[in-house]
Amino acid sequence: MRKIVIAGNWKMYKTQAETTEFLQGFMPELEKTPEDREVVICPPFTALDAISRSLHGSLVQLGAQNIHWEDNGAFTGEVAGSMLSEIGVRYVIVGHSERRQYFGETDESVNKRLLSAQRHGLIPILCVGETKQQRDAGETESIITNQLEKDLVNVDQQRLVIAYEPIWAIGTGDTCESSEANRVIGLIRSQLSNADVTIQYGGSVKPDNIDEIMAQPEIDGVLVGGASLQPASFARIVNYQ
Ligand SMILES: O=C[C@H](O)COP(=O)(O)O
Repeated sequence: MRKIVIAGNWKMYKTQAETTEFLQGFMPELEKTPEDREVVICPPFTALDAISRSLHGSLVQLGAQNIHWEDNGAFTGEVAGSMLSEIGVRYVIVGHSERRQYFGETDESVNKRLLSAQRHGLIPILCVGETKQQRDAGETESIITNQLEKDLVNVDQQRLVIAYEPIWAIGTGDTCESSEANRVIGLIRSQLSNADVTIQYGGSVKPDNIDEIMAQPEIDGVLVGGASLQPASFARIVNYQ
């Protein structure tokens, strides 16, 4: 059975103090959250430990935003899987389009990060998606197929989440039509060896479109950026109807 996963990707927002303030507003909202869904918060590395202590014993899982492929070594600025699992991290975002665009991540390095995450007992959230230019050129399917083929080499699909994030919909307010997101996610599912992989949609998810998105049969959750930064809006998303 497919699991529902609602994840907030805080990107480079929130200090430890701001994280504590967020949790004070957000955690009480979870009292009415149905048990059919998993809630994940992915703060910056510097807030992981603080949030781990606060989340202990709650239904919320902790996620990181990146992981290095080596177990340790001279890799300035990188963080290894053992460092994440030690402090209670359960999920890790891999291959986000911002990492691919600004930090030169390739499908090869994404694949190595996925394998590292699984080696350390973490569940990777693999992000795939096309640019506006690629969509307009009719390349959505081929781009995503190519990403999946390269990124998933030797990856265990029993311990994996995929997020379909059309790049043109990220942070723009220009949400992909829910029926179109459903279609592409169905296409992604058809290419997997495990049809029960949780596949999320990401890109301008907001309180006012979450119900429609989650009503789509292929969509198993969302990866939320901007709207996960405020307790009230993320709570509304988590508590979708
Ligand atoms: O990881 C999250 C996505 O990049 C979506 O960000 P957004 O909800 O701000 O569009």
